Amino acid sequence: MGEFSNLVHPRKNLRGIRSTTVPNIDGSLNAEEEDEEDDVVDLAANSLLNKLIRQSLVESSHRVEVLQKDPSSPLYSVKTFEELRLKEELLKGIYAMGFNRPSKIQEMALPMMLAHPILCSVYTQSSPLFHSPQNLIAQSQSGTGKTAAFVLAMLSRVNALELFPQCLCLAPTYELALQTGRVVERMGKFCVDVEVMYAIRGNRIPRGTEVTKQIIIGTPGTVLDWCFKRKLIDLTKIRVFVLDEADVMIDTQGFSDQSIRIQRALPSECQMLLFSATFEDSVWQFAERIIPDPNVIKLRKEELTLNNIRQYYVLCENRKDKYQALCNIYAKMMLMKQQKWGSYCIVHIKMLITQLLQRTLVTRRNAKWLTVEMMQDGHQVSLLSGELTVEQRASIIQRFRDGKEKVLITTNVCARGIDVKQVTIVVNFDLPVNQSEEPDYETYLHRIGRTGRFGKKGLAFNMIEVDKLPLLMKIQDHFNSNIKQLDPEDLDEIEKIEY
Ligand SMILES: Nc1ncnc2c1ncn2[C@@H]1O[C@H](COP(=O)(O)OP(=O)(O)OP(=O)(O)O)[C@@H](O)[C@H]1O
Repeated sequence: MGEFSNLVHPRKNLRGIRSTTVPNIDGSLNAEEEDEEDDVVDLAANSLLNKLIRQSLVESSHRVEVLQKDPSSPLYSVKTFEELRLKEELLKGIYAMGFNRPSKIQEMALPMMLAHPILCSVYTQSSPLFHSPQNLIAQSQSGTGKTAAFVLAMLSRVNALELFPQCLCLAPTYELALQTGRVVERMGKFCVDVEVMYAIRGNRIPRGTEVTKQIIIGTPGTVLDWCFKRKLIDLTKIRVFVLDEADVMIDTQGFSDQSIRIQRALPSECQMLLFSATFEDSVWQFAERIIPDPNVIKLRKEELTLNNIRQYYVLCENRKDKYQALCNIYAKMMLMKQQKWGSYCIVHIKMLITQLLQRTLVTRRNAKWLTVEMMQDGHQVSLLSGELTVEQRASIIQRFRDGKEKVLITTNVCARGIDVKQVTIVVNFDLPVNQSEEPDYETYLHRIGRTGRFGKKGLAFNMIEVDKLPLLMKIQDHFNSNIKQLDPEDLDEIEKIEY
């Protein structure tokens, strides 16, 4: 092994979402059906899901933290695409896609990525001086324009007159590779003679074929095969290497070894760009170790707070009790909204009922039971859980966002990855506890934080059994917030809820 052999990179035992038989929609569960737990988050699937449900830009309210390795290189942000001095055909492509100005991550990343290669004082055998573009590790939340940023970088560096692969982008899944390729094709619409090729399963190219397409988008396994077995790609000629969803690529067993093997074969003057929506510190440090002298951009997450979220708890004996309390509250909230807005108004309360989680991983069975109960009572409900395909989940979420269903019941594996704005009420059927039966504060925060986004008011109801009250009090103390008891039978009390 080369210089990476001593690197121990953070490997999580991430498995794909387990496939099980799809439960029956009428609520019956096949006798042989195990009580599967939705307990594995498929990061790559969540990335794709977020892409499918987020068709427009998410304006990032995050502060930017930029760390540059080369203090002499001028880092600046731009406010318009014109300031980037992009090729005319690229500006036409950007405007044809409806982009008016760069997003925050694009403002920061594009000047660095497009900066003319800086003169390096490092001497190499082949020539006394060589020009190396600036490498970048960039993190920005989902939907803020990362894909468009690195696609512009690739299209800016490719030479249409040279008919061989010059840019290589790795993605964790077949679907994400296709999604990114579509962005390249749309953005490069006016770049005559620049073409994309997909190194993904099913694209069978005979060994030794001459590949004349300049931009290769693929998954690591297939790309490895094309480079080292079929000799279709000469890695020494690659000018731009992109690792998209880099945290997934580095953090998932298999992908990281494949990605490193490819990265190690690239020439030193190749520009290396790593992009991700999230980076755990361990992954970040690993990335900085494999990418030479990178600039770094982190869009700091706004601190999730509970200040603008009114929280209540309801003491319940059992699951049925919780359900009754839920229906009372939901019916009352709907009525209040209609009284306030008049019956003509199509009112829907977006209620995300999260079956909270962790060790008491609420199984799919509970979510299913709750869905059926609410449907039988005439509520418009949809259920999101792990056995659905990413496309099915995206469709359910889109329907929820369009108000076709008023209540979305989700188990953890889905709720954790998705980011459905406009949720105004979150109902917790169980409190999140960790392995030692103590409150899982982070999960509680992220679940409740699904509502009350960007300063809007939100409501959270916790359905708890009496013996769980001490846990709730710990959560209340931890967040220094006030979680008021609510009697679901006392509808006047519910009416007083300012909402
Ligand atoms: N500057 C821009 N102006 C307007 N829309 C944009 C801009 N940049 C990207 N978009 C659009 O915003 C959406 C999200 O962009 P993109 O997919 O690049 O984000 P992302 O950060 O890569 O998301 P993810 O983390 O899910 O991969 C896309 O529909 C894209 O077309």
